[in-house]
Amino acid sequence: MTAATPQPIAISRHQGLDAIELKSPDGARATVLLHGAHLLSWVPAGGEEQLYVSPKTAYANGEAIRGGVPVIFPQFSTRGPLKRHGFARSKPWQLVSAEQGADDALAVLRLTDDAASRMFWPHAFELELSVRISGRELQIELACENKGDTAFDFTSALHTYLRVHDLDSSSVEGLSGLQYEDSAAGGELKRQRVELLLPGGDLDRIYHGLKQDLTLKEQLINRGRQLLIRQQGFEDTVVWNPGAEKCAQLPDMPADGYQHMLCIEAAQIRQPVQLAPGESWVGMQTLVQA
Ligand SMILES: O=P(O)(O)OC[C@H]1O[C@@H](O)[C@H](O)[C@@H](O)[C@@H]1O
Repeated sequence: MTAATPQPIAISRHQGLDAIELKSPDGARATVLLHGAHLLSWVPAGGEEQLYVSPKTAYANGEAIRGGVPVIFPQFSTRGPLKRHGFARSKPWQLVSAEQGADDALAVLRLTDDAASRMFWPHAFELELSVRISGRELQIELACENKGDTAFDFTSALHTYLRVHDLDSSSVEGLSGLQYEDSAAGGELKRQRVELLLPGGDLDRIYHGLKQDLTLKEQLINRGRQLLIRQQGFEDTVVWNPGAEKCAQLPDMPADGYQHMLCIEAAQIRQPVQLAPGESWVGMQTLVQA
């Protein structure tokens, strides 16, 4: 067998659920659950954990996980008749493939409609989530194909919970000049005037038309941290942190959990994706530890 032959990765168990433990030859690691195609952990080569997962989250079929990267489909938030953030994040997905390559590791998972999904959302669809890690980079790709004979539309997000050591020493660069919908202020439309977003308090914004990569920066006592965030296919970016008061009301978050996370979500919300029969859509979020 040559070094270039991809090595299959078997399903293991994590928190009582089926999981894929990705490891690339350079030492990068990630854990993906079949439940929700949920990316739970990403450790870049030579780095530390980049995702936040609440120590109080449930790990159970039918329930959403608080942290990691929930896949939001076919409805973002309460913008439609379905339960909040749709059903994809709380359903079991199928494993298509998982393997370690010569310089990366890749898992592909699939969700298709079934009798239960058609009761709420009467459409034939195929969703595929691909998670690829290599060195200091993570790529998450979500693809949707209309497998039916009528058109449908959907909203979606990769609801990435980034881990921060301390929210108060974090900032986000790259949003300057963009218009955003301030969901924490009843959906009022505003414009980002300042260069750096200093997340603090109750923050729930949908930015539109990102023009450059974002950088999450953290000034720690003895070093700085930078994480580059790129999106393709998705036209919106959600920045969310519940702040102290709302966090205290979330039963699956510790009271101080908001200080250790910031969601930066690659999303498609304002303009739902419309797919005619046979059409496909692809969106991607890439994270690179600088
Ligand atoms: O508690 P949930 O359903 O996981 O949602 C968390 C948050 O998700 C964000 O994407 C929304 O903008 C917030 O409004 C919402 O509160």
